[in-house]
Amino acid sequence: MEKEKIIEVKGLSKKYKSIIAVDNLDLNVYRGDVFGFLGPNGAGKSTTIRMLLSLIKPNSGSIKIFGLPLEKNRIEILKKVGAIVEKPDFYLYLNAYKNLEILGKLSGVDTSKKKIMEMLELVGLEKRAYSKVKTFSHGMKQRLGLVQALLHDPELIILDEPTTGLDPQGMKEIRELIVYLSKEKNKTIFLSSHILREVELIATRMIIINKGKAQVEGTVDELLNAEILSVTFEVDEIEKAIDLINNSQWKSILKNTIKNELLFEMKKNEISELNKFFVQNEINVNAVIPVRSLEDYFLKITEGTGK
Ligand SMILES: Nc1ncnc2c1ncn2[C@@H]1O[C@H](COP(=O)(O)OP(=O)(O)OP(=O)(O)O)[C@@H](O)[C@H]1O
Repeated sequence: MEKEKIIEVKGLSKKYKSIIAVDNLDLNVYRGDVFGFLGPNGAGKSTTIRMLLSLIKPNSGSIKIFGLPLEKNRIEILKKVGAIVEKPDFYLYLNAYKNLEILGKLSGVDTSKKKIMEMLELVGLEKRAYSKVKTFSHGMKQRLGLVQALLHDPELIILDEPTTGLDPQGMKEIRELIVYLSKEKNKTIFLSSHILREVELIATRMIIINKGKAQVEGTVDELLNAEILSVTFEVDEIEKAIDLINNSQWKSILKNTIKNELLFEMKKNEISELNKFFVQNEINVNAVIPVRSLEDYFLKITEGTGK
């Protein structure tokens, strides 16, 4: 049986005057996914998210969330969605606890002390509950923003670049929190990012978009395992190595040679075999440098599009 679709987008397009920000986009997010929505700056991620949250209207295409058309069921759907888009806004001169209490009351959710402290604990801010938000680091504000998005216990959590501006430790904390929400709390998570590495570490499925169009979509395992790597072998005796390869089963995957380097295109599990082949034939391998095609591809589409 096919898993339940939590988000189903078909033929979605959005134009801003002459700019086509989102161009005939299809995507499916299934229950339990940590869905990575990847693309360089300006690819159309925020525009898509704004349409998913019904903040702006598409020019064409359809969006279903929880199986219902968004346009006609906006309120019902959004009750079950938590989101951080842009920087979360807080009352800087009030403490974290008070901020959550006010926000919780505004959206009519449980604002008991127990609940608020539980939520603060979830993101490791319990000890700072009574500190003014003004004194919080960027990372702490991001985590508090996440709590705000989680207060009404949504089924679907949409995060637009939640780690922007965080240091590696801060990024790691947010990643761990996302994994926790997915695994322990059974949330479905839609996560946008312009950093491939960040997404592939935690996502189950992902899509890469560029100029508003989908480029690649699939499970992260599929995309990474099926991937052909470009692998450079640096050897000591290049002429001998080329001869050897040209008279072997490896001939067809040798793509180039430069100085004392041989460039192959191969799958990850073939690397150690080829290495063994060199060693058995008394060629010393000084370095093996793999470049992943997805990484390479992502860098290519990212180049020159940054802000
Ligand atoms: N309100 C707007 N008016 C005009 N053009 C816009 C508007 N919002 C976005 N755009 C343009 O639409 C395109 C997609 O922008 P969008 O913000 O959706 O991309 P993004 O992938 O979220 O990028 P970033 O990571 O930089 O936020 C860009 O060319 C952008 O300049």
